[in-house]
Amino acid sequence: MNLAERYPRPMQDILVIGAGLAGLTAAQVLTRAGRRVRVLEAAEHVGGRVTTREVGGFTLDVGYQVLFPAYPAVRRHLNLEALDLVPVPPAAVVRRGGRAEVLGDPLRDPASLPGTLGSRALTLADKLRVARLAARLRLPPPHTLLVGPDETTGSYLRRQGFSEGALDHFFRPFFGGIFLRRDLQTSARLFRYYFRMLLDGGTALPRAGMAAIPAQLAQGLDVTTGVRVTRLLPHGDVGGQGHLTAVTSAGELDARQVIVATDADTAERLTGEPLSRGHLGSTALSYAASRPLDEQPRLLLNAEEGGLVNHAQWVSQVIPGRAPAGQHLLTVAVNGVPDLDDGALDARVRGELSRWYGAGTEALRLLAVDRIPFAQYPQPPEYAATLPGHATRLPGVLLASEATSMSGIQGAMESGEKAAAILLGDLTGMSRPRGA
Ligand SMILES: Cc1cc2nc3c(=O)[nH]c(=O)nc-3n(C[C@H](O)[C@H](O)[C@H](O)COP(=O)(O)OP(=O)(O)OC[C@H]3O[C@@H](n4cnc5c(N)ncnc54)[C@H](O)[C@@H]3O)c2cc1C
Repeated sequence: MNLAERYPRPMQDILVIGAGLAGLTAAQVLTRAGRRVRVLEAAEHVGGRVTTREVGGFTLDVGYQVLFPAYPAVRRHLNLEALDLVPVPPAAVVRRGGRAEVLGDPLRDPASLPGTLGSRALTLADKLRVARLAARLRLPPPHTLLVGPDETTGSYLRRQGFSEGALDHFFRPFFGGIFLRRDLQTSARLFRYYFRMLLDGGTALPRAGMAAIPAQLAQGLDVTTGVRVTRLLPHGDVGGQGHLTAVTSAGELDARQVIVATDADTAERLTGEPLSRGHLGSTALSYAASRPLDEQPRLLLNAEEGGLVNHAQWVSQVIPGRAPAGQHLLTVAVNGVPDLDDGALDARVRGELSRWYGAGTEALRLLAVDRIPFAQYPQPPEYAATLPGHATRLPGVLLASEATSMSGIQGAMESGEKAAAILLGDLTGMSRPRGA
């Protein structure tokens, strides 16, 4: 069916291109405000990078992902209760070969107290520095942590007095999982913001999979999947009497206003704006086991340098329903997309896991390898000074994308919210600071 059959009306009010979290949030805000909105999505599913699939009865998020429930945009737009969030234990386990040491916030995970006190992954002085940092970052409004002087996360942590051991054993792998790089070269402003989000709400997984997030946002929206927009052609004074034609893989569609909510590279092609910010990739290997090699539900951090594994989690220890009865699910996250085929990648990862679990790794069955060449964009110090706004050179076309904010769920959702606020002339929404 082409679009003319799907859309018999000659002119759409607002067209949103892309049904990732940015596009869906924009469409939700506009629809709730009474505007007529159509969403076109190139993939066969909504959610963009936030997606889940079933493999042999296992529920796999595509790439290791978690939700930070304290994200302000998440709290404004998602019904967290309906997502049936399962908290991920706030403590992590630092793995150095056969040695496993628990590190956690005893206030949020009392069971982690003895392990945390006894752990040699952090010195006593470093543990006290973590407590001091938490006390300091807990106080200001979270969005104010995104402003002020910037530097690398590594340099900020060293200025707080942390030892190189603390950086290597904890901060590199833990924040390597959030920023998809272990070098601690990400903006310290973002480090402070994410640290605060962790303090305020930890991390959680929707019981049914991360795809429950976009599924909830898509409720009540008019979304057509499997249609790729290839060009935007403005006609006349858009916003006055003019309009735009969207050329798509299923025909042409006219709209008065357009929100481009694709990935930055595609948005650059559609609008002519210089939006690409580079790519950080991620790879996830999912393994099935008929008995768990580890009873541990906490995040497992690889504190040894030079390997592929950044972190891993027995997801079925957190949410048993993610694996069929009697089965267990281990997800292993690798930063970047190594130039290795599945067999070679599996062999390398298994070799690293055997330093944790010995010969037990032979019982692991590889379920899936997900390679995501673009998971986030790099966010070095001062990256925010070069972020694009929402306006484009095409009249009547606005941008909604994490590329206008920060690379993550908060950035995507607040960007969609802001593009909608601009279209609605909503001053409160327009003036909301990043991260608020
Ligand atoms: C492995 C991984 C782990 C992550 N971990 C976290 C995390 O723990 N916490 C966090 O906050 N964030 C995390 N992120 C980042 C977060 O998922 C993204 O920042 C966010 O989903 C981006 O949303 P978006 O709407 O801006 O872009 P996208 O999700 O990229 O959505 C863009 C949409 O546009 C569609 N599209 C593209 N071109 C066209 C076209 N021509 N026509 C029509 N449609 C088109 C795409 O198919 C896609 O659906 C992670 C991402 C990955 C991949």
